[in-house]
Amino acid sequence: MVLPFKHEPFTDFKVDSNRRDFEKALALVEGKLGEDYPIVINGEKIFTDDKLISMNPADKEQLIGKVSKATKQHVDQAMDAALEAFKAWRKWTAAERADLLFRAAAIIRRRKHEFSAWLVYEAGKPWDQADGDIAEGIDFLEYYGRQMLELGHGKVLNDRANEHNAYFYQPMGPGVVIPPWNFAFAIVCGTTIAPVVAGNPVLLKPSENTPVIAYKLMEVLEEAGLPKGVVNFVPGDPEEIGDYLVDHKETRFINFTGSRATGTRIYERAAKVKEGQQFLKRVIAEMGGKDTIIVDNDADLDLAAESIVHSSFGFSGQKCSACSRAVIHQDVYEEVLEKVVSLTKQLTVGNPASSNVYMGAVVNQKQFAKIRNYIEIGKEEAVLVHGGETDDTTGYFVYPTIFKDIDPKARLMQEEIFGPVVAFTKAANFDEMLEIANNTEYGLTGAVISNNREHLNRARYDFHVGNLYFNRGCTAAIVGYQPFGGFKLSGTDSKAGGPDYLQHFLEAKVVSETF
Ligand SMILES: NC(=O)c1ccc[n+]([C@@H]2O[C@H](COP(=O)([O-])OP(=O)(O)OC[C@H]3O[C@@H](n4cnc5c(N)ncnc54)[C@H](O)[C@@H]3O)[C@@H](O)[C@H]2O)c1
Ligand SMILES: N[C@@H](CCC=O)C(=O)O
Repeated sequence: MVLPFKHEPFTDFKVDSNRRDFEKALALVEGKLGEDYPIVINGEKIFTDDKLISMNPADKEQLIGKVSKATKQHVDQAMDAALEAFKAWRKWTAAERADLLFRAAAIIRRRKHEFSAWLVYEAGKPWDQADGDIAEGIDFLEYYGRQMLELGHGKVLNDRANEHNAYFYQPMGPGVVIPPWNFAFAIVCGTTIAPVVAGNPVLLKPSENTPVIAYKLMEVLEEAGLPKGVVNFVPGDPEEIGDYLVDHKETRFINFTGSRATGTRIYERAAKVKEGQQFLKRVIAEMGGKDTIIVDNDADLDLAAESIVHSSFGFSGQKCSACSRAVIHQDVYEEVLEKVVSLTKQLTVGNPASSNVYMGAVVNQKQFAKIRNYIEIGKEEAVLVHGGETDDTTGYFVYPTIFKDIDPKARLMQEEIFGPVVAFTKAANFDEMLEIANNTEYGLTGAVISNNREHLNRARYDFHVGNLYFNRGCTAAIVGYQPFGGFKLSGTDSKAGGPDYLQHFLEAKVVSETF
């Protein structure tokens, strides 16, 4: 019997033995750094001379691994393998496919710290963030397995005399999975195994920033018994193979998570029907955010400050859900700001491979330069009250940064920064707070800290985001508890980790028999 879904518990790093176990895992992974990783097509491991070079963002000299780059020819071979694998994979029962996911979850759970340690080295994740990322990957496997078991029964229809009607779901065919680097295990895992458990083979193109941890998922799936050709691993340069994967006439769907610029490009290209293509491509595009926390005048101000700090600076603000806008009632503005600055002063920044710091480095030189540029823009647009320092001598470190008194229409309040930068603005009443919260083209997450029931009820319907939180921060959605996906230009609102997610990768079929 399959037990009811419960999310994977997080590791408590205040416990000595947990810290020691994590340090052992870091040492184990350190001993494996610098290896070569292949492309995987139809189960065959292919090494090429041209490599993606993955480095530790907190230590620019430390090589994490070298991953062979796929070319357009590899994409064609991978698509052929996926089409061939589809013939058998589509006939596996829902229960057989779900079991495979449950086995994969068990393999990862047994080596959880080791997987987290890879994230520490390759994505620069602090320990708790790495642990949460791996836990979320396990959750996706456990949750989507159970969802497929339910969907495997189809839905009940009405019958008339001498008539039987059946409604069931079937897979579509091969698709392409294009994840980002910031949840380098969880999102890679979730966006890959959802279409797969639904019966579709995929071509997985990991982010060029974090290809090694993505390869670790391939190892797990192989160990769990996934047939050859069902997941084909095609790491590569997005400029070389990105459009090619999307445009391919056999690509049935694109499961994308990443920036608005890439997502809208994919959406547009996928709409074009190619010669010989006999279907419309489905696009799932989960994109960026510009997320706001509202603090009302009757709110618990300590809770407000903690929520802002954790949501803005957790994983250095490199989450689509991160708070980058704090909209505060004028009566409590100064007090909340003071509390936020005071909590922020206690945050530690450093190399998470050396110690259990609150914030590590940001992912690469490009992102470091982009955030530094926004800090300069902020100095023009607002008043810097804390932070603003950056240091790229050994790794890409950006210190937590707070601006105040910003115009709600300023660039810092409108554009996704994806770094540890939060801007404060003051509002006279709740109407104005909601108006500011809604004044961007994004609609991903938001939070309201308030004890006013009428205000909370209004926000429920008038704060236009896919994931709205009351009296907590705006990050850290949990699979099966807070399905995740955004409105407006934050995406197609697919609600990853939710009850409707697998339908994106299934066709519903009706068979009506008269007898
Ligand atoms: N809404 C969500 O659920 C969610 C979750 C995580 C991250 N994000 C967003 O992701 C972004 C950060 O991730 P990123 O920097 O990896 O984003 P990105 O758009 O640069 O890259 C995402 C993926 O797209 C690939 N890619 C780039 N150009 C491509 C092309 N022309 N064709 C096909 N694929 C291409 C990349 O190689 C990568 O695998 C942020 O905007 C963040 O808000 C959103
Ligand atoms: N699902 C994550 C965000 C994913 C994007 O980066 C959260 O809820 O914080």
